[in-house]
Amino acid sequence: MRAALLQLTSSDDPAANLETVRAMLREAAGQGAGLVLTPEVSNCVSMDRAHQRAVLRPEGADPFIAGCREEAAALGVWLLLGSVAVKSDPPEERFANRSLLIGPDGAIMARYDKMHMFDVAVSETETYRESAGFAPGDRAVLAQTPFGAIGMTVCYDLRFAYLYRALAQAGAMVLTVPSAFSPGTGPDHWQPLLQARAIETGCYVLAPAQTGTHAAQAGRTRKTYGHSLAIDPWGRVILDAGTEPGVFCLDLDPEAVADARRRLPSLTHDRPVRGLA
Ligand SMILES: O=C(O)CNC(=O)[C@H](CS)NC(=O)CCC(=O)C(=O)O
Repeated sequence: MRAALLQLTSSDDPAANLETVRAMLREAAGQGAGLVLTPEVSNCVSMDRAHQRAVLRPEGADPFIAGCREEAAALGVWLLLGSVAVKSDPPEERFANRSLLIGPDGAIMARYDKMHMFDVAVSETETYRESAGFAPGDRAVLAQTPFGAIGMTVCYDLRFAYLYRALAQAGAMVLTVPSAFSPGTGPDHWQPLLQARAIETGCYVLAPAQTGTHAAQAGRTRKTYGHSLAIDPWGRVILDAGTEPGVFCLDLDPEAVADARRRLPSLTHDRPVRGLA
């Protein structure tokens, strides 16, 4: 199975972002991809809550999602919308940061709401309070596909190893980590964390990312780290997309998952943690 990671510099205009993603989906399908993955908040990168309230929609009424479903169906590809920002069901006023797996007929096959909120002061000038705008999800999601089960996660989830271990022990072959990683943490943490998750689980780790400088919002420029990565089940980097937007393909081999786990079966060697109480 060939997969394609789309590296994006999404703006705060969902209609413009839809046109970009549709064109890249066609390019990915033209290169033989049967599975295409997009980064976190593909539909809208914005830190301006009023703007988000004006342009974002509930999942069922979102033209960005509808357009992506239509394009996936026209091309017959699986599409992981890494995440989209959507309005939640009332009375929750915050948005959901939702990962959607779309089948080759355009149907939504699975949905996962990001569980861990990035409430972090990376430095004095770089602070985030994701939980002010987004309501966290409360359940992990493993999506079944003909090419293996996908453990769906988003960005900051990456730092919570037990989520990935649980997904792998439940049968995941691929772990997805669509992201908009911060420039303050990316250079030191992004690649080693992704490699660690692959090494610990014997899964492919696919991490499509936002990159570059996004449209200024509420007087703040938002930058993201880029470097969409694919890691094989032995922990080797098999794709690094650098910092320019684009379509980046790789091939998935289910045998590589079985091989890695035969050579290093640590996923079956858990011991209960006792003695701390
Ligand atoms: O706010 C949005 O539009 C969507 N959400 C994000 O971009 C989130 C929260 S700001 N970003 C991350 O989780 C980065 C994590 C990270 O960089 C790290 O763990 O070091």
